[in-house]
Amino acid sequence: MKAFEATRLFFNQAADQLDLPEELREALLMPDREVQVQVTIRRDNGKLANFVGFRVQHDHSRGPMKGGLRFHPEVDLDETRALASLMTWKTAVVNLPYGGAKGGIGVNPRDLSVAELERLTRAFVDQIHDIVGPDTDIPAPDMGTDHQVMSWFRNQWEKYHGFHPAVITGKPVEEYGAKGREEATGRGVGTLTVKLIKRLGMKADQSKVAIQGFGNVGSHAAKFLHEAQFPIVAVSDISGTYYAENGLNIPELLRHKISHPQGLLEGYEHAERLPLEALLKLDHVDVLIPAALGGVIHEDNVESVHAKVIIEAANGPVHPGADTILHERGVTVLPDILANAGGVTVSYFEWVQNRQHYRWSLDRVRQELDHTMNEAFEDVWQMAGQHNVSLRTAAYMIGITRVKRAAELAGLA
Ligand SMILES: NC(=O)C1=CN([C@@H]2O[C@H](COP(=O)(O)OP(=O)(O)OC[C@H]3O[C@@H](n4cnc5c(N)ncnc54)[C@H](O)[C@@H]3O)[C@@H](O)[C@H]2O)C=CC1
Ligand SMILES: O=C(O)CCC(=O)C(=O)O
Repeated sequence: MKAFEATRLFFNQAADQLDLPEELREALLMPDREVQVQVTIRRDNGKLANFVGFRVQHDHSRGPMKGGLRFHPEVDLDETRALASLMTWKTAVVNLPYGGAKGGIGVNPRDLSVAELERLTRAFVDQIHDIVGPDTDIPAPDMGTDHQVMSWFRNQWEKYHGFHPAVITGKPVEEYGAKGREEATGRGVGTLTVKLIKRLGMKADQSKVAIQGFGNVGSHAAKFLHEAQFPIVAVSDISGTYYAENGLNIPELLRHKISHPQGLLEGYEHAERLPLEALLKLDHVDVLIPAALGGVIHEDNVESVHAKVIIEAANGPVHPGADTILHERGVTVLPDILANAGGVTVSYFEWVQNRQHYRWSLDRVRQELDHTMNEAFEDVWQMAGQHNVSLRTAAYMIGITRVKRAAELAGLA
């Protein structure tokens, strides 16, 4: 199943609960604008290379559109459309004054030199600079991009439009970036995992965790949960799965990551090495945290997933068919549009600081992030209880209701 079809199914489950008329469903689901551009660079060897870039602006009823930039070989229009729509519901669930967008380039950034990556980013900005801006559409990091890419993006955009650091978030802290943005998604995932486990009557130190993906989100979630006393028995990245029955040494893994090429765990020797796909199927794992790609838990592998709780740190990691089976089995799934909203929340704080030419302390960022995440969790938990629906359907119901209300107030729906 294609990514956008999957988000449409989730949307419709909530729309059914809300008795939303068909014409309104289409109006809310259809993206405002989809842009596909050619991105051509000269490689270091002198040859030309062509890539395809996308920016999908899904909905602006609640404010300027917001969403990350992904550099990954699987980026295409359908996936970008799905991710853009997730941003619309996500910003609404955590009640930020934003709409949703997403963009990216179909490229493996690991195949490019740093200079080529910079040329690629700048060439992409040349193609889309007139449709993004601090009051229209504000990009940020996602898979395969980081604060350096954000810095190149801003610099190139300002060549056309002049100084305005609020055009993009997730910038380096020394260049108008917010303290705490880098850790924010992982911290939000950690905060809500702690809350959910407690709510379900489970104990942190007896809840074994497995995390798929040890990039920005996975590594910060691991750090947070390790400090909260959870035994993290497995983590994976593209180099494989690393497993220790009684808990991995997370500080050592984090040190290994920062001191090894491309931030990979390759060569880490103080854990059992398992194949990549083993992580999802481990026995005796209580909490599974997919923090890499979408669509990794589907109808063909869901039977071998043993965790009681799944925290969607990644966007769209569970397919609708698998989601229904998990719900019937009593597995609690904390949905992406709530679980990973910490990143966009601190992006909002960064944007606010940029616009006010003021800097918040890390303590303030963390405090406000924790407050926002906790409040959104309570809203979703209560909605799920009231309507006897999954946390995912409850989160969509809240997101859709808020977007619909804004569209109605503006006279658009
Ligand atoms: N960066 C952010 O602030 C946010 C990210 N997300 C989502 O979180 C997920 C991860 O994003 P980031 O951590 O930023 O990306 P990243 O590029 O920093 O890290 C991705 C990680 O996934 C690993 N990976 C890739 N394919 C894998 C596979 N098949 N099996 C196991 N590991 C694999 C990579 O080796 C890397 O460790 C994505 O779905 C993204 O959309 C969601 C909200 C915000
Ligand atoms: O920080 C942001 O603005 C967007 C983050 C993002 O792309 C996401 O939440 O999936």
